[in-house]
Amino acid sequence: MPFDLSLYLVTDAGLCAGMGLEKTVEAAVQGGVTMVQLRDKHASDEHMITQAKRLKAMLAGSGVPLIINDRLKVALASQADGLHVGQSDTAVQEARNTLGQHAIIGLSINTSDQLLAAPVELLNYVGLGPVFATGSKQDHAQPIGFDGLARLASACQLPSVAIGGLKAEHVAQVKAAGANGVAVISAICGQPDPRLAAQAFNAQ
Ligand SMILES: Cc1ncc(COP(=O)(O)OP(=O)(O)O)c(N)n1
Ligand SMILES: Cc1nc(C(=O)O)sc1CCOP(=O)(O)O
Ligand SMILES: [Mg+2]
Repeated sequence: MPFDLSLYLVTDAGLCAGMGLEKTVEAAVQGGVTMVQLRDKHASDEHMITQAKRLKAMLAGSGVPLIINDRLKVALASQADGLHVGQSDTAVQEARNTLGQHAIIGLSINTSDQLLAAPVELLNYVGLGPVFATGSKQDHAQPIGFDGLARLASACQLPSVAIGGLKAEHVAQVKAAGANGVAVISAICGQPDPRLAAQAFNAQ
């Protein structure tokens, strides 16, 4: 499936609890979100598979891919469009072997060494960050700022998306640094109107 990293929504079950996950994602897509990642650190695999299947049905025909965070089993069982893994998650090779050549596979990168070691031939994109400190990820790595983002993005042969503490007002600096888009949790999840929150990014 073709993909567009411009505005990548990463979900958070807690922050979406008020409006509900599906309604939040639906509104955000109406507002211009181009990728969705289902991320839930606490749910069982079974619950996540159910959620992923619902989101996949909702996104059908929209051109917005559904990516699963961390859990290869959930990505496979839900026939999601891809998987996002971090440095300590399932190996990219195993993810590619399991999900096949058409899956969209992303890897988190925080340092130049990680970028050098990344199996680019097996990947579709990289997530670069955190740009800023954020309360949305426990024990996140050292923030890289826009300078670090520019260094990594310019050294990167793959499409890249910036993540970590980003708001609509940062879109221009992210693009100037050379990343293809922004990935956000709290700037959309838990906002009173996720559609308007997403639109704010596209208005930049
Ligand atoms: C687009 C994107 N980039 C980076 C991450 C972070 O992945 P990871 O380092 O595995 O951390 P967790 O999200 O699993 O806590 C991401 N999820 N998405
Ligand atoms: C899930 C995640 N990964 C990061 C990384 O640096 O790899 S930062 C992050 C949290 C992003 O949430 P918010 O947009 O609310 O800051
Ligand atoms: Mg992870």
